[in-house]
Amino acid sequence: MTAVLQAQGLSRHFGALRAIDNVSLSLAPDRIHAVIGTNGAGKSTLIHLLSGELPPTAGHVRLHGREITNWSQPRRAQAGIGRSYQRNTIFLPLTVRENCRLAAQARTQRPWHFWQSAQACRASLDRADEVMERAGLAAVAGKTAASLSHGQKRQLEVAMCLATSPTVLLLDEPLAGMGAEESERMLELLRRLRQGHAILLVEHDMDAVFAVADDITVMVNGSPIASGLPADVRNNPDVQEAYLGAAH
Ligand SMILES: Nc1ncnc2c1ncn2[C@@H]1O[C@H](COP(=O)(O)OP(=O)(O)OP(=O)(O)O)[C@@H](O)[C@H]1O
Repeated sequence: MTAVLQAQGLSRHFGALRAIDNVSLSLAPDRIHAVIGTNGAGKSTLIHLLSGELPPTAGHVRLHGREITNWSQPRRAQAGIGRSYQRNTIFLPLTVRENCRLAAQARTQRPWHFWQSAQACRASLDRADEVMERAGLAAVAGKTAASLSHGQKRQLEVAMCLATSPTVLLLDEPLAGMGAEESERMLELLRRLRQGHAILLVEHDMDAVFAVADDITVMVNGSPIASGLPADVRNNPDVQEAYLGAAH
């Protein structure tokens, strides 16, 4: 299967620390590839390298086979690589719809010209409505982001990411801090988003990962120790010792 996004021999060193060391992985269409690992394993750094927020020390990133290793983060976003953050990036005083509309506008080449074109504005609003519906936020469209629950804020972050019409979604711990009900809602959203996207999911919640992932890579100290289908990863002795064993 053709990879949508591919990392090959990717490394990122901070001085003597090899935060990411020779990592190769692929994101395929309509699949969720989860990356798990203990604290400091390099998961967030990997996302930064794929989204273009950090340059690699070595290795390549390709989008639909095209070399994009030297592309900036905005250029990658324009090309369809969307990401959500561990921290909140939403504008709290604005409504859910306004947040989504701003995110949709950010995808256009000259967002500061949007007011000159009623059509562009209409398109952003339509896109906002579409992603709110998709993310299960239509009922709270007119509420300020500040008034949302923690889980709804995380849903809004995913909706804002979707508003940029990405083909790749890089999701950094979308379930962090959620209760059981909120987690289940987010998992449902992730299952719906699988269709039409290539998804990288960094997540600490192992039950959630095994509930939604099609492929799993396990990282330890910057390097993958196992990668494959969930059942194979679960039964891998190295994984059980290095990660699952430690968690249970
Ligand atoms: N800008 C930086 N400068 C120096 N060291 C860094 C930098 N960013 C990350 N590191 C180090 O790189 C290693 C990997 O960090 P990273 O945040 O990618 O891990 P992680 O797997 O996402 O951890 P967590 O699960 O705790 O979020 C850690 O040892 C971290 O301290």
